[in-house]
Amino acid sequence: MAARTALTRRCAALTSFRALSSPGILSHSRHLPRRFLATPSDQSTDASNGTAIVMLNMGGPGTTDEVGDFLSRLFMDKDLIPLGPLQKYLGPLISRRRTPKIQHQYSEIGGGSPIRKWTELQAREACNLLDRIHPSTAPHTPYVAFRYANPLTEDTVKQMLADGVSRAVAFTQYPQYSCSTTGSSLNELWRLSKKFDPENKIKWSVIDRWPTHPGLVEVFARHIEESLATYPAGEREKVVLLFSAHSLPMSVVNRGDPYPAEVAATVWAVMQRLKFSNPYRLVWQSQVGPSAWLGAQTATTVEEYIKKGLTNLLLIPIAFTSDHIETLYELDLEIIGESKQPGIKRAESLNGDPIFIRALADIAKAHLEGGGRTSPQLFLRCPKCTSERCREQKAFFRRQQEEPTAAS
Ligand SMILES: C=CC1=C(C)c2cc3[nH]c(cc4nc(cc5[nH]c(cc1n2)c(C)c5CCC(=O)O)C(CCC(=O)O)=C4C)c(C)c3C=C
Ligand code: FES
Ligand SMILES: [Fe+2]
Repeated sequence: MAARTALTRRCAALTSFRALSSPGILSHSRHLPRRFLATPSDQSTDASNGTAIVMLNMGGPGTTDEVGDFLSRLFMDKDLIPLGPLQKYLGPLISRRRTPKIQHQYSEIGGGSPIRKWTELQAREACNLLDRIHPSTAPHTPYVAFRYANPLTEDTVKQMLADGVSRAVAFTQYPQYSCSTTGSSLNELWRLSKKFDPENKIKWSVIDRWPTHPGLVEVFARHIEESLATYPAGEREKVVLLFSAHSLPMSVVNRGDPYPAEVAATVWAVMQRLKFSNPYRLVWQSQVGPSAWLGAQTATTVEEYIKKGLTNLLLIPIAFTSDHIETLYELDLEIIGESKQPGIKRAESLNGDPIFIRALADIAKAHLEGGGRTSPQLFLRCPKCTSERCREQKAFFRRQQEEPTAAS
């Protein structure tokens, strides 16, 4: 891309990102990720010696047939949607009623969520790179652990035990921490470890957030610059940048969830990198149900700005690193498509961008270099948290860095 080439000149501090962003370096695959690569004969294993890198994310249905199960798991998750003592009945009921609508949305974006494809690629390429830039903890074996879709966290943990893994890094793929996303995945990991690994054969550490990592900031900034380059020169600097993140219910915000502040930190860092070249706002999308959610809403903001005569708007998904229903359906089809304004566009998601892969490898390297210590921030509960699951999860991950493993 011409814009990308021109813009690389800007950031001398990020030479290493540039140097490693050529496809040649990233396409070199030394070891084969057993969790998800092709045929059983491909499945090399020496995970028992090195370090498992476990990408945590929510996942998405691969086909429209999987939407029902996906929603059912999602509505049964007390850390995401607490429905009280009747959750066991209400969860499946709500998900059954919601399934046709969401199936339609997935059918409109090609029949399924691309999140598995992207996460597998990101995990594989980041591990290949890590082997080269941090050989002392190699081989780094990629695993994917999704909360609501295949490959489910339970299957991945079982596979890791079967592979003889003794050291693992739980690497959240949500750059900003929320107890409803990363927190939920960690609660699930704690539960599964208790159930399937009572002897603590696997020693875990956690990368729990990375909202302002320079590589993350760089790749967002470049995608914005590439989109801005598609506007006529005279209009470019007036384009309003609308950073859009998945919203949170106000009950979660008021419990003291760190996510809104961390999303804002990412936005600020990206704007700093762009030298505040354009006016911008942080807005919130994908509210579900009748309760109060954090605003301003993305869809309403677009409508109001159009009414105010602002028709050059660039939407930037800032809290999720791969494409998914919120970008491909909600932003592209519902908001941008229906606006019928050629000046309303979206910046590309990070997906397989080599600069992003390099950032992932860099984050893991820094974590391993520092002795694989979990950040103290993970151990601080929300001021209004009353969840025993959170308490036990944090105690579990704290013990992980204090106790020797069964294997050691
Ligand atoms: C950082 C991202 C996300 C946060 C924070 C988040 C919080 C959150 N979500 C719900 C309810 C639903 N989310 C749903 C889908 C969904 N959520 C995210 C991201 C975050 N959610 C994504 C990327 C997706 C789509 C997955 C994909 O297609 O790949 C859904 C299901 C869809 C629907 O029924 O509308 C629900 C429900 C809550 C309640 C919440 C905070 C507490
Ligand atoms: S809800 Fe945030 S720590 Fe429990
Ligand atoms: Fe969500």
